[in-house]
Amino acid sequence: MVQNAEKTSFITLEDVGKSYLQPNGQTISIIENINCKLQVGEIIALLGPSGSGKSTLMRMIAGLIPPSSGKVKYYNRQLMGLNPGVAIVFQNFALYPWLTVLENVELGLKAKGEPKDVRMQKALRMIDVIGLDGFENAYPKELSGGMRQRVGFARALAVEPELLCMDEPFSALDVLTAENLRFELLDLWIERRIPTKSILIVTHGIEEAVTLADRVIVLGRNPGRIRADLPIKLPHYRDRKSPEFQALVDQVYKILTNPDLPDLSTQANLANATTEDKATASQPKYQSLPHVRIGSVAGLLELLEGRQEKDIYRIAQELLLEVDDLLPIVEASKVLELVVVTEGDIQLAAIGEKFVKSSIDERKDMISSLLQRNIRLVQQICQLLQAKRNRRISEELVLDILENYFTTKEAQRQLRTAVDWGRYAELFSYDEPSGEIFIEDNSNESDEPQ
Ligand SMILES: Nc1ncnc2c1ncn2[C@@H]1O[C@H](COP(=O)(O)OP(=O)(O)OP(=O)(O)O)[C@@H](O)[C@H]1O
Repeated sequence: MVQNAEKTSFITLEDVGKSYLQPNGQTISIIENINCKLQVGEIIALLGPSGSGKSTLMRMIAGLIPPSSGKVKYYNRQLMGLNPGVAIVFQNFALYPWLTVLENVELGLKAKGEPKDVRMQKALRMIDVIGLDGFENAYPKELSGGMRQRVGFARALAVEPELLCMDEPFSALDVLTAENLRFELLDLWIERRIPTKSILIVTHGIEEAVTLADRVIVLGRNPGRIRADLPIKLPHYRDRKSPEFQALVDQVYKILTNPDLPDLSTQANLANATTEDKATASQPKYQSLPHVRIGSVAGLLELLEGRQEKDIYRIAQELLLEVDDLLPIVEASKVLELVVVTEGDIQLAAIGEKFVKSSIDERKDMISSLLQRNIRLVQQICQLLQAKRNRRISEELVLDILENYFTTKEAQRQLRTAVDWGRYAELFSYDEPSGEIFIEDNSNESDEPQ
């Protein structure tokens, strides 16, 4: 179906952006300048690191939230509310516990105003297609996770959407159930047993994207933007061990591990990016710190010591690590300049080599200088502490600054990470109950009661 389908675009995104007003009155841009067309006959995977705006983009396509700038068009008409051609399958199933399977599946049809007999007929058909036959009168709590997600699929498909949107539909399921459901869905799509023209799947999984999709759109972060739009031309069903499959996974890894590239919306652009482009790409005031512990960074460096294999994807495979587990650690090692990452390969930098051979105290000293040299937020905290006579600052002061650049939630996570790293390096301490960051006063006998 996919190969022969007529390539008609039915959803178009024109310069789409989304921003939110922060509690401090600042506006934060989540997504900027998204231009793309969704075509009939495609499975499209939306891939990107956490916080790159995948769900936000999907919600705008579905018309659940409006863009702050630009347009989402459905057949050349700007969306002004819910997209009539879209149904969504959510990560956590989003079923009504007090309704039976049949009633849950009928919900969307009811909202569309279908008469009772048509509702029942369409719902029963989809229940059958999706493998829930015999469970029509069961309640969600009586079903396993996999069965509940089948209800989610049946409910979305019963309304015969042109675009089936799925927001990490398999991530709440165990590995085996997820794999079964993934392939059953692919079967239904290939055999044209589901009434949908295209599928958009939001995922963190590179392998999942390359297994299912005809096109992988890779989003970058801060703000979310399209970094690559890759066609996946391998016929279904794909052999994950084949060199072609692995080359594609590798290619996506390379894109994800090169976070400093300027906005690039196509593979061609990516290939054409010059070193100069990369150098002149605007640097944000604060890097986005990956949320990992220094201990994990140390663990990765130790693994890299004396290792022949440099390819990040193969290292992840060898260690049975998911991309989401490994990439933030790679990113943290990279911002600290302990490793060098080029084209999906990673190796210890000279300082990284030295780090792995050092004692705990030496490592702390090294991290301390690396943080002060490379991490803007840690530099900022240290400067603020030095400026205060009592060497104490409230975390709220830092959060207020950060909220000019990150969402409230992300500002908190950034601060937490910077504080963890600073504490590891013994640059400063943190008092949880008062929310104060401070430098220990080593001559504090005078603070003791006399
Ligand atoms: N209603 C909102 N108000 C403020 N910020 C929001 C809102 N919704 C999302 N965000 C922020 O927008 C950014 C993108 O969120 P989104 O959930 O779209 O990313 P994602 O790529 O789907 O992330 P994940 O993979 O972790 O689910 C995040 O920083 C998030 O905190």
